Amino acid sequence: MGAENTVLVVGSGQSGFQAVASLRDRGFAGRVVLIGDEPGVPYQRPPLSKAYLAGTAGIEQLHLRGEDFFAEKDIELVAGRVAAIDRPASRVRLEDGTELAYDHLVLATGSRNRTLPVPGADLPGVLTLRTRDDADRLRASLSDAEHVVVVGGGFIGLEFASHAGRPVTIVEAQDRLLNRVATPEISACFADLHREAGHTVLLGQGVSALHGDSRVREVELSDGTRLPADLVVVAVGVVPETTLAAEAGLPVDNGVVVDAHLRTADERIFAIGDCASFPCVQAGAATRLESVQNAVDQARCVAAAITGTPEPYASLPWFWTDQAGAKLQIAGLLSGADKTVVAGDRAAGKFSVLSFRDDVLIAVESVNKPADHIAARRLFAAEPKPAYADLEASEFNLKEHLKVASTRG
Ligand SMILES: Cc1cc2nc3c(=O)[nH]c(=O)nc-3n(C[C@H](O)[C@H](O)[C@H](O)COP(=O)(O)OP(=O)(O)OC[C@H]3O[C@@H](n4cnc5c(N)ncnc54)[C@H](O)[C@@H]3O)c2cc1C
Repeated sequence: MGAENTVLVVGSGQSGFQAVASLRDRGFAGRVVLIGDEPGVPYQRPPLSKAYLAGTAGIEQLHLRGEDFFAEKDIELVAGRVAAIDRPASRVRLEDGTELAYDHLVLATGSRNRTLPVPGADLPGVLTLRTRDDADRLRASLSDAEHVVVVGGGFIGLEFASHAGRPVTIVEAQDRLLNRVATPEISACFADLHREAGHTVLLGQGVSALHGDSRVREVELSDGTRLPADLVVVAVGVVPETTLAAEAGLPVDNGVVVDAHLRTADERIFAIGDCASFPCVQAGAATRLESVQNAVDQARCVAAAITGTPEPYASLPWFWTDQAGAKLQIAGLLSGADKTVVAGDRAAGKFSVLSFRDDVLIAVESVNKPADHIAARRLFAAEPKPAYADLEASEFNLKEHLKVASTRG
């Protein structure tokens, strides 16, 4: 089989796995190689901060497929880290010196956790959560820890707090939780829920140092307060894993820069998932998203392009998180929102926040309202996008509006 028939995928996480599976689903008959630097078969990350952390899901529930799947589909799994891309020769080189030729190369290298740029950040007992190994380490540390401090009130930090099985202190530098990803209404709701669950939530407090001896003992906040801590979980966001692309001379700007078909500046190289910065239809700007939906849909888009049916990437972004006993689901993106409406029963903890830009619905955040989330995704899939006045006429009831819209359509 010639190199013209070879697709190499670098990174065997959510998007890399989906790319190779979708290539076979589409009947791609050439050589398919999935190269990953994490041990074992590809696995999914969401349970790491939820059921797997809580001990209610085992390792098998993490696996995206068993080994049989890869053998049946004739997908080669290569264990190792790609060290360099030789674009003129259309080859990659692994750290162990192995070289592999490609016809198409898919970069699915994901992201890595940001570190805390303060003294003491490397003390034993300061941990982070991205991989299965990280989750195993955290589970083991939780059983001995008396004082647990979570630095960062984003999705991962809050999910960790919710599934740690004990009260923790959450320290967030911004003045609200989920600042980057949710409206203030949702932030306030989850701050209440986490406090009711027994956690201490400190807002508007940076961390200036971590103190300890043979291990971490205290977290010093920006106002000088010192919190006792023998386990510190740093969850302050991620940076895209772009080194390979940058060193190969491909444009990088908060992610590997790709076009509407997820191609880099080199037409034989694509980038997908957490590592890719793509022209996002919904945001109207270059965007990088960190979600399973984005990883899966971008992988499918690239498989379609490689098998000769390219379509520009236009999937609706959606996201979910389980925390503090509640399910939050988000459809659409909040960028540029200039008006919000709360619909449903906020006091009973079952409601949605509808966000508008120029009087057009752009995002729906649903708390314990899965029917609203489904309705929102169906509404976003159709044209025209729902207008404020029309939704007002349906009293902001999304299911009702969907019925009216489908009668009209
Ligand atoms: C704890 C946790 C919980 C999450 N929960 C949710 C959730 O509830 N809902 C949701 O939508 N999203 C969630 N996410 C986000 C989601 O998992 C990611 O957006 C998704 O995994 C991105 O897929 P990816 O393929 O781009 O990257 P990844 O899945 O991170 O895979 C990238 C892989 O590439 C490997 N790699 C990198 N460089 C190289 C190299 N040079 N050579 C070989 N291999 C390399 C990495 O080691 C990694 O295995 C969560 C993430 C985490 C960490």
